[in-house]
Amino acid sequence: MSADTLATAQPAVELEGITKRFPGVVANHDIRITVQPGTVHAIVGENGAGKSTLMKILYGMQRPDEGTIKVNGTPVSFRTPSDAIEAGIGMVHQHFMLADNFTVLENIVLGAEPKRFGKLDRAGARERITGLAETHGLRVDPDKLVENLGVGERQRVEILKVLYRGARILILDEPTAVLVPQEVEELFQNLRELKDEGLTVIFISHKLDEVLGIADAITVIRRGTTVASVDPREVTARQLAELMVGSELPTPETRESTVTDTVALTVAGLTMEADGHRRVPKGTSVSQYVDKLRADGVRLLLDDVSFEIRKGEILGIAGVEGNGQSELIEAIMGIRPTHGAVTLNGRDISAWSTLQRRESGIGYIPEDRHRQGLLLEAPLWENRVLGHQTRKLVPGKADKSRGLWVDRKAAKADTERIIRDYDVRTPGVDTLALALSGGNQQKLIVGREMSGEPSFLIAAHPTRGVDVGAQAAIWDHLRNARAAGLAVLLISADLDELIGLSDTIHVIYRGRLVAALDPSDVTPERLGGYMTGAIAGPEEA
Ligand SMILES: Nc1ncnc2c1ncn2[C@@H]1O[C@H](COP(=O)(O)OP(=O)(O)OP(=O)(O)O)[C@@H](O)[C@H]1O
Repeated sequence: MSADTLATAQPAVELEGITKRFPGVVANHDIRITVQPGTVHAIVGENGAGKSTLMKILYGMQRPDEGTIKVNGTPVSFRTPSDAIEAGIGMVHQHFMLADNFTVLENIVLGAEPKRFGKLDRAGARERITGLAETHGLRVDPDKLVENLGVGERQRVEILKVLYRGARILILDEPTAVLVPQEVEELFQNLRELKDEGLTVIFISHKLDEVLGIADAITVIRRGTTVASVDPREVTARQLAELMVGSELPTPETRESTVTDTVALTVAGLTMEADGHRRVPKGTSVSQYVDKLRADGVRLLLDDVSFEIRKGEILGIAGVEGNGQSELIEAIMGIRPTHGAVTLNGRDISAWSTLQRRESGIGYIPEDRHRQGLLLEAPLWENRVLGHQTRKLVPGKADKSRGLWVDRKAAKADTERIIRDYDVRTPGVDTLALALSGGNQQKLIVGREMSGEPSFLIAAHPTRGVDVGAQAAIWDHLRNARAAGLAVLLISADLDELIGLSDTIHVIYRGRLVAALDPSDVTPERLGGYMTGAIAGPEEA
């Protein structure tokens, strides 16, 4: 802890009686939290408990209706994030906000450029960045392009960016959601060094084991209000979860294989060039062509990916983000052209449009719920049907409506069913999607994609951002659907989820499947080894 924080010995942040209302919802009610300087303070709670709202208030993105905020003992009233930054508060968002085609240095100084004679003072900036990186043990190369960085490195750039602006209090929103175990360990080491320097870290997480491993203090929020402040040395993950939920959690069921002999999906030789799709010359087979691409050193985003998924099987794909997972989904959904073939229930669908593929019974939980999953400005019931007009609205009864002729009544009724079955916390079906908390948006999408009896489901990070209770519920839904014959391609950054749900796990590394592993005897550390290339494939289960 630094001399100045010791001298004042004031709490870094005090929130007293914070209340924030939205139409139909009290997001925060009389919240009280005291964060000591030089500590890591975790905020945990169910989806929709009010964590993000509270952090937005502390970062000046939203104004509380009631209550006071003190920073280092001084009452503050932030109108914008700039006010919060001025007071020494920085926020690292879950979705990184870096410009890909700029260097690390440029990204860090963007918006806070040191100028010399009207020009960017690169030397000055470099010196400060290197100094900050060294003091806090944050490994980065200032001259690398951000597009060439891994996820962990990008996160370090984000942290440096807020430190560069003078932050002494850092807010981190689910920082470990996208990291592999080795990266989580490195982040935690960075956080320890930050607090040794007297900085204060406030972080939101749904991963309770991690919270217990790193936090000095934990505040539990339930239904908008603070229900407990606990010492991590005195609780277990289960007790913490029960404090969040307010009741006892069910014990998870044991695994039983439901894999059948019937193949639902086959992908064969999927290959995608990084610099744009080319036509295979006449008289050349795809495999000859791909061999030539390799020989010519063309970078491949997907490199000869083949597998099959049978009815009743969940096939998991492990990989650090950016190793071809998105491209694999795009290839299967027909969003982006590829070489190779996709066969669904015995029919070659390689030449089909995305819409045709969806209509033929593919469910798709997308990676990015904002860009691909929801119309934020539309009410929940419209989100149930838009783009899914051909899905059955009432179980067992096909909905023949198309385009404009949406059966509103059926849509609303089915949305109500999803809200019930998936415990979506919302005032009702007419609420706009943007008013739902992140985790509740996710539950709605999962519910929608599982409706209408798909035969094959692509589930990309199906429980990202959802709390432990909702996660267990989504896992149950997936297991039940699998038992009823659903074939699932599961892509997840959560290794416990992959290991817990999958019947087989493939690791994807630089566009290639490098290992096929049996989830019943693989550890997260070993998976992490293949994912980062530390252990070389190929290895068969
Ligand atoms: N802009 C908004 N308009 C209306 N309601 C909102 C708005 N933002 C949040 N809410 C509501 O406030 C409540 C708290 O949401 P918040 O996003 O703070 O929860 P959270 O604890 O961060 O959840 P999650 O873990 O799912 O991200 C929710 O019921 C949500 O629907």
